[in-house]
Amino acid sequence: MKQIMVVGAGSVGGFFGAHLAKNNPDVSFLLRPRTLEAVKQNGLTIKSAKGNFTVHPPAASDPRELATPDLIILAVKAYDLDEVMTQLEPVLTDRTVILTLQNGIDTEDRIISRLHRDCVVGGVAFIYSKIVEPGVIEHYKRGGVAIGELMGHKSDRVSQIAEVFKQAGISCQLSEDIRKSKWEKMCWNCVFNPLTVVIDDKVAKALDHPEMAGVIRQIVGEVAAVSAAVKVPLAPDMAEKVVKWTQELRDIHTSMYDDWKAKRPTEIDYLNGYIVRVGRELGIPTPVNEALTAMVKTITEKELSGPGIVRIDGAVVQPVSLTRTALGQLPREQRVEDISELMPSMRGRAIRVKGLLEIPALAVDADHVTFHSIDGKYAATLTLQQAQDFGLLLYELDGQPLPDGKGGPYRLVTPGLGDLCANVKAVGRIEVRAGSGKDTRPAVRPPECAVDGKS
Ligand SMILES: NC(=O)C1=CN([C@@H]2O[C@H](COP(=O)(O)OP(=O)(O)OC[C@H]3O[C@@H](n4cnc5c(N)ncnc54)[C@H](OP(=O)(O)O)[C@@H]3O)[C@@H](O)[C@H]2O)C=CC1
Ligand SMILES: CC(C)(CO)C(=O)C(=O)O
Repeated sequence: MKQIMVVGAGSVGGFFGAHLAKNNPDVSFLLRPRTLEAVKQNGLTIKSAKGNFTVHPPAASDPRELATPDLIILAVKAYDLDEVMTQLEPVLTDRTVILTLQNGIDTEDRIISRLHRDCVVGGVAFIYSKIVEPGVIEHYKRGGVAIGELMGHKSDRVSQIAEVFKQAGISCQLSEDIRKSKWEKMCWNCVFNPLTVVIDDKVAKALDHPEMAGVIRQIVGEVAAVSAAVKVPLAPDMAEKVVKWTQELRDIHTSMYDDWKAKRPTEIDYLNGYIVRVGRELGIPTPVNEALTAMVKTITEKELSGPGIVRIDGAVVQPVSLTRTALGQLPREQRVEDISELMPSMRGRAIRVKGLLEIPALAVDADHVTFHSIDGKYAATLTLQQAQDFGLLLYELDGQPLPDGKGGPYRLVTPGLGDLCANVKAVGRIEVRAGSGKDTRPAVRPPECAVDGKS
């Protein structure tokens, strides 16, 4: 195990990797360009109550530029695994060993099913740390690992890895049942990672509320039921154990909370989401984990934006963003199946603006609505009454999105208003206003704007 490649210098890889690299020139880092640049310039710094230090290890964004690794320590998020494995392929040999430090359960099996060989040593990271900026890690709690063969046997490679950690002053337990150790930590992560997001607060707040005790028991109960079904039975008092372990982590948030606040994706699909998926396959109900998965996604996933989205904002209590699918699910009575009945020169399916404006709560003084094109070049402002009485948003033609050439994906049409110039193409934003707004229609309408169909 001479050459060691740490993949990712984030909270976990940065901390353990920097300790390993301190006195070992054979430890290198595979990094993404932003972190690589920072590490090349300023080194990799650990700030900790136990002391600060900086290392300047070899690092690259292409693994072929680094020494061929005997051991790879994978310290990326579970959702980055596939990309990283593709990147690593050119430097993998028959002897490369991969140590996984991810939370969650399936990293090891995902790697084995890609590489089809016994190359993985399982690991659990017991640490709480955070990236404060690329190349700078703050360390708050603990700082050890447990490692072991997935089949539970003793092996030279596990002993060698343990020695590498010990030489670097890092506590490394040899686990005789690393899969069980991972499931035990999974119980903790399935409780507190999502709960810190849902309550937007520290672990202690969830831990201390008397009514949370039952919720914690239910979450752990579901995880343990799935774990037992895949032949990893956990202790019957697993929920009590989880609560006990939490005492020393009372004042922390979790990596999921930190991901949310840093606007990174979360690992929810690999924690509670995984329990839900496997539970479904095995016929085990996991309603609390299912609810947490949905809640965390709803809270953390970025608001929809970009082509295909129409947003209603401005003088509303809460802006809403809608897709074509969402428009199709609005009440049938708001739909006009065939616009040609109202505008013989046009075809397609539309939704009444009146119905759209019933989705957000409008400010009490809202009295105008501005329809903006996606590129911001065109806009028409109607009174709220006109928008409700005449406005239709054309969104589908022959069951497909309205093409760009026809003013899609969303086109305002206003049959009966007597102003074809109001028919803004490629509407991306519907701005509810108190008072009039942007309007690019010619002040004196050309004659061709006058006729717009049946009223
Ligand atoms: N944070 C914690 O305290 C704990 C986390 N864990 C687990 O450890 C695992 C790692 O999490 P954590 O360290 O928190 O995550 P971080 O987000 O802090 O760090 C992950 C790092 O991986 C890097 N990365 C992603 N893709 C690549 C790539 N293709 N090549 C090189 N680097 C890459 C990212 O680089 P960049 O920043 O440049 O994008 C990032 O710095 C997770 O499964 C987590 O659940 C376990 C115990 C505690
Ligand atoms: C429990 C903790 C903080 C560290 O072990 C963790 O695993 C996480 O935040 O995801």
